[in-house]
Amino acid sequence: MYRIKTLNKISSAGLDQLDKSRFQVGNDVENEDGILVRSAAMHDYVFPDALRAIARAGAGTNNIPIDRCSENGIVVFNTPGANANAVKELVIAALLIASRDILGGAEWVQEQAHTPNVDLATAVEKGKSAFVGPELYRKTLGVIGLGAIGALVCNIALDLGMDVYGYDPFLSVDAALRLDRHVHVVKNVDELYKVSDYITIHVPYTNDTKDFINAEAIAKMKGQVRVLNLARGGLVNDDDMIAALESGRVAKYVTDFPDDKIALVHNVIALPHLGASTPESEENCARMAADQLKDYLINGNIKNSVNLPNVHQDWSGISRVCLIHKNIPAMLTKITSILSEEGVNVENLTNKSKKDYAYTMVDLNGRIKDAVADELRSIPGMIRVRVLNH
Ligand SMILES: NC(=O)C1=CN([C@@H]2O[C@H](COP(=O)(O)OP(=O)(O)OC[C@H]3O[C@@H](n4cnc5c(N)ncnc54)[C@H](O)[C@@H]3O)[C@@H](O)[C@H]2O)C=CC1
Ligand SMILES: O=C(O)CCC(=O)C(=O)O
Repeated sequence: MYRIKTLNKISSAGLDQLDKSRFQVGNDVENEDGILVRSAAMHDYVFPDALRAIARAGAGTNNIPIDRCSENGIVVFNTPGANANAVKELVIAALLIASRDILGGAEWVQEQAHTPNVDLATAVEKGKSAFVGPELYRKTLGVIGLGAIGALVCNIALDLGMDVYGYDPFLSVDAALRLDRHVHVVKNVDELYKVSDYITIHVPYTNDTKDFINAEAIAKMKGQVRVLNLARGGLVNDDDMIAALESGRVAKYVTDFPDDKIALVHNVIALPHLGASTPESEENCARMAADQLKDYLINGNIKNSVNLPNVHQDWSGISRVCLIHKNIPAMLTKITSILSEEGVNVENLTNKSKKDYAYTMVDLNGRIKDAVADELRSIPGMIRVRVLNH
């Protein structure tokens, strides 16, 4: 029985993938083999000995201590693209509320309706000019990060009649193919800053992208620019954004990640991390995360991991050894020589690496003794050895 701990509310569409005869799932499970998580902060999480994998039902993994996971042989998965449509749709809403004072206008109507002796129909026609705002049509949108979300945002913005500039120095071939050819892809983000009336950021939050939008970046933008951040709070420097809003350089800032500093600032529209909060995206993410976790625990296959390579191998023996190790020379020789001394035949073998780490899967025509698994564990640079039997 595999034990799976849930650290956030995970859609039943995902949990249903984990059948009760093989998986015990709950938020109170202890010494878990796997974790299903959304945004729960895990940096101080104490890993139990059994923990082999963490599946993030979502895109961003900045809440997970990836380096510590790699050092402990814990595979971290995410669900690329599974919630991208939900975020794209909220970006459309964000563009509109950043432009037209829809929220202010609706609030004002409520106030008028609650005021005694006000003829609402008359008051509306008299008061509406306070909520005027520009159209999106023929304005320029700058999209920073052209991955799953950024590409969808670019394409829908073209449909809205906007001129679209995109920036992504690490643009993958797949992502490039998803982009409409009318998007102007620029090599330098300054080109995008110079022309954009609206800027939206869709990059992961890392040490390299922290404070991506800061005073220096804002100084290169057009005056009265509207900035949207549905990616992570730390991508925008709060103090610099507040200064820019106060000076009027930035007309509106829509953030899905409010904190005490920014939430009440004039011309900030703060949303409660709603980007992926649709039933469709919660289901997509949960299903994908649960499937990936299950396939790893049962078969050792890895798909969509952020710290280890993708490896899929069809079963061809009666026993499978899954080894996570440092990406260093001679590991394969050492592994296969221990196995051949034991007299088992290798039916199939896959070895792939990702940066400093590698994963080897070996299918054998026989079972190995615990002592042999321990010998594999003692190879310098070996991090984790798991033996699965068919
Ligand atoms: N508000 C919400 O509920 C949600 C927020 N997010 C956030 O959005 C981020 C992006 O999500 P996806 O598009 O699904 O991820 P993705 O991995 O498909 O795309 C990210 C893109 O950013 C690019 N990138 C990385 N560093 C960059 C840099 N310095 N400059 C420009 N581009 C850079 C990458 O090359 C990649 O194409 C996530 O990491 C997460 O933080 C994602 C889903 C929901
Ligand atoms: O699970 C959620 O609602 C958050 C989604 C998110 O921020 C992400 O996928 O990066």
